[in-house]
Amino acid sequence: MKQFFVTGISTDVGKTITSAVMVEALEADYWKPVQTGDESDSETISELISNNKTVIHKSSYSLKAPISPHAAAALEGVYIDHNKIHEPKTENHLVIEGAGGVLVPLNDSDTILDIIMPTYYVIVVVKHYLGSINHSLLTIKWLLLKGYDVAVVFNGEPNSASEDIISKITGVSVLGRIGQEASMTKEVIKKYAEELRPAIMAL
Ligand SMILES: Nc1ncnc2c1ncn2[C@@H]1O[C@H](COP(=O)(O)OP(=O)(O)OP(=O)(O)O)[C@@H](O)[C@H]1O
Ligand SMILES: C[C@H](N)[C@H](N)CCCCCC(=O)O
Ligand SMILES: [Mg+2]
Repeated sequence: MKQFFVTGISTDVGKTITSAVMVEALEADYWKPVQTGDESDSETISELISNNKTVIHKSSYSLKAPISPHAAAALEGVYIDHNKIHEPKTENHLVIEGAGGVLVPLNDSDTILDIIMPTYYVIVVVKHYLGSINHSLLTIKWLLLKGYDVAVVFNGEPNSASEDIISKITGVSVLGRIGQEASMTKEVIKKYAEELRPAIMAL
């Protein structure tokens, strides 16, 4: 049973879509430890997967405001204590989705990085925009420096100039690409799950 932590170079880059592909490819469980905003990623996952093995585990913290967890928690008078975020027990593989990027604050001192266990294989979702090379190198190099195993998924419109240089400078393996789709459906997720399964299984 393997655990994968899906992070991204920022928010809104395709972590949930990539998580759905990985969940479907592995018939894995899904867990979003810290959710902010009422657009629940867990609900999106349940709408996009087809297999009947997946268990979607309850978020440890689910906050209303669609902003950084530290601020959303403060608005509700909640303190996010990373020591109270416990990985769910399961015999299945586990896909864990972060909130935003790796240094998103949970409180005045802890960040998402503090809930990425050393044993997790970290998947970094990269979406192209002007500035994404810098954000990608910062994220990937920081994770490598911290000793994590890291792989990349490129999501959205292809951009070989960005993708090639990110791969060359970081040296991390690329699981594959998820193209820019007109809309995200169960069928699209299944298509990418089939395509990426060999690379995911080989991690
Ligand atoms: N390859 C794609 N093709 C088409 N739409 C996409 C693709 N990837 C992501 N999207 C859409 O872009 C939006 C952001 O994607 P997603 O929710 O996966 O980002 P995220 O990184 O999980 O965001 P958050 O930080 O809020 O968790 C969603 O509406 C999603 O359906
Ligand atoms: C609301 C959004 N969809 C995510 N859940 C939280 C993103 C926090 C980003 C914080 C930041 O890097 O500025
Ligand atoms: Mg998400």
